[in-house]
Amino acid sequence: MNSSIVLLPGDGIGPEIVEQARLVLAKVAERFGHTFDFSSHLIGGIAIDETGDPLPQATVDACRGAGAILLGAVGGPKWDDPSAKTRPEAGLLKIRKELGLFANLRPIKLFDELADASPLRADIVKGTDILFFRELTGGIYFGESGTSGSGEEESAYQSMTYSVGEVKRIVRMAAQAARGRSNRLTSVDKANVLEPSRLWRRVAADVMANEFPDVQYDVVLVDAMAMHLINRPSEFDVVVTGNMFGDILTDEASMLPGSLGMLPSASLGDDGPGLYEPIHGSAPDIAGKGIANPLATILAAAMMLRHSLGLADEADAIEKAVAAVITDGLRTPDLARGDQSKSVSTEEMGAAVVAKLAS
Ligand SMILES: NC(=O)c1ccc[n+]([C@@H]2O[C@H](COP(=O)([O-])OP(=O)(O)OC[C@H]3O[C@@H](n4cnc5c(N)ncnc54)[C@H](O)[C@@H]3O)[C@@H](O)[C@H]2O)c1
Ligand SMILES: CC(C)[C@H](C(=O)O)[C@@H](O)C(=O)O
Ligand SMILES: [Mg+2]
Repeated sequence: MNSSIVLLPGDGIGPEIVEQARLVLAKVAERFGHTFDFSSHLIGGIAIDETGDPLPQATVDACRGAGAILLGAVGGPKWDDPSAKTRPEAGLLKIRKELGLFANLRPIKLFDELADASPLRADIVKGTDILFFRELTGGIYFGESGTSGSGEEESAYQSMTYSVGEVKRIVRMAAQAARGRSNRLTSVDKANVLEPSRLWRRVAADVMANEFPDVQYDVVLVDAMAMHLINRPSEFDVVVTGNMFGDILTDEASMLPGSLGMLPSASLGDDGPGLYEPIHGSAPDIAGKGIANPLATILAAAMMLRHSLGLADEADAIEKAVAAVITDGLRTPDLARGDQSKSVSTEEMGAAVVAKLAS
């Protein structure tokens, strides 16, 4: 096992939540008799400030040599100037592309005790357990872009492309995952309007018919999916979709388990280290206040142990510890709807998970 873990804390709440995940990983290592070799590297706005580059080469080199990578978040108003040469987000897109991390797994799972943290009715969110496969290195995010003209004639464009190979590999990965779950896969596209979605729909249908005839398969248009997700979430099992649709639908889906601060993700390629991160961003509105929910990052660390380091028991232990602190009633402010008086801080939540792992 390559036990070297690269930490990319990044910006805003990134450093606060990655530190809690590091403490949890250190406790797991102690309990199970492992040693993790942590090193911290620059990405995002802080990397622009220190080196002029949102993804310095030293960070890429460290990531390539790592067993796995744990990222906090990048971005923030400080770097939002539209005329700036580069942006923090460019560093994140580049590391995903450089490492070939084409599959972004985003589990949307409700902890039963959090049904009251969701703004949706408890009877609707009950039973939510969806695994999104978001295509991560193609589509409109990586399409050709440009601007031209001036005044009223100024225009900008960004093209959306998907190739057969890109669609096949993500659909195969999602269908394999469906076999290990409830054997149902939903593909989400906009084939009534977009040419790349028509290719996506045709290729996905071929893959499913030829290679996964045993998996129950359906397709849903993305606008309708946005509605179905908050109306009948428990009917979905594995969902596969393109880069931008997956980005938007999973932030929407975070309201099922109650907060963006609960959702982890794994970005995987064919080989090499995986990158693990919460799905949320740098939360500039709460950065530095010590109140960010660290559980998404802690759950991302558990995914990292399971998928990249082959440590399933250790991952289970972290997930059980998270479930236990929720059962005990601990809530960071994002989860403490209506009753902020008893909410806990980022550090208190992290320490509670560590304490469960020690017991
Ligand atoms: N993977 C990433 O690094 C990533 C992901 C999304 C957004 N971003 C960047 O983050 C910056 C801010 O974006 P945004 O405000 O639209 O989205 P955001 O996800 O940072 O925040 C949206 C809302 O959710 C809350 N929130 C997010 N994470 C939370 C947590 N762990 N605990 C409690 N509350 C939490 C925030 O306080 C905010 O109200 C932007 O620069 C954006 O590009 C980065
Ligand atoms: C920050 C941004 C580039 C990123 C994305 O759109 O992929 C974020 O929203 C995410 O979901 O990880
Ligand atoms: Mg996003």
